[in-house]
Amino acid sequence: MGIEIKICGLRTAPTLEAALAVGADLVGFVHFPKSPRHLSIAALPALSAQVAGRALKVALTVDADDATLAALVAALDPDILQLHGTESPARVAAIRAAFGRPVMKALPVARREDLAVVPAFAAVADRLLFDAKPAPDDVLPGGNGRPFDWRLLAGLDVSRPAMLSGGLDAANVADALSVARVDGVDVSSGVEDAPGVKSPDKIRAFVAAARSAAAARDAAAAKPYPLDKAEVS
Ligand SMILES: O=C(O)c1ccccc1N[C@@H]1O[C@H](COP(=O)(O)O)[C@@H](O)[C@H]1O
Repeated sequence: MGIEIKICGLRTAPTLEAALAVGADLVGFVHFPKSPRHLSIAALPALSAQVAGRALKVALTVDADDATLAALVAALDPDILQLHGTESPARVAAIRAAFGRPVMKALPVARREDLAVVPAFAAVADRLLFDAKPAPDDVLPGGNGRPFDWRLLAGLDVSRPAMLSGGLDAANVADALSVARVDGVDVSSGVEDAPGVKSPDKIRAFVAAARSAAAARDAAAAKPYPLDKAEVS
């Protein structure tokens, strides 16, 4: 089954190269001025050219209007639009139709009740991303480096590819994958030395840890159920 790995909030050519070289499946670019990972529209074409088909390009926005999304699509040519704000299911469907790109909707999670919206968003989005719900005084709706209780996702049937984010790092991604049955993991703060400053070493460590945890998960799933001695005698 494997795992999809997304490194988000990349801002420089060397750190993007580190993510691509280690085999990140998705690379994310943030266009949200309040974020320390914010990239201007003008910065995007060069990063887009650097990716050159080696990973899926994800454009992250927060309650962006159509003009901003159009500029982003023109500058980055993203493979996926990540909507990380308070976009409604109707807005998600409208963006998907207007821009003709797959959409990943981020859903903030703190309690089981937060998952009640899953069917409505699964009906209109191509992918879902479960992220920690921000605290009331957080400036950012994501990218806060804070995990949530992954057990809330255990047994959840999403009917769409689902990623997990929120405070993941090389040290906890194996635990997260042993609890939450997701198709992918997404990290930003956990591969940084400071907000907005990605660490190539931490990117490599995260990808290695996630791949190894996914392999262990797959091996455990493939193991035949041990036959009881009484059944074989
Ligand atoms: O990274 C940001 O600055 C950001 C800003 C606004 C919305 C989302 C943002 N990041 C996304 O949040 C999750 C979790 O990040 P972290 O690993 O906890 O730092 C991830 O999807 C980031 O792409």
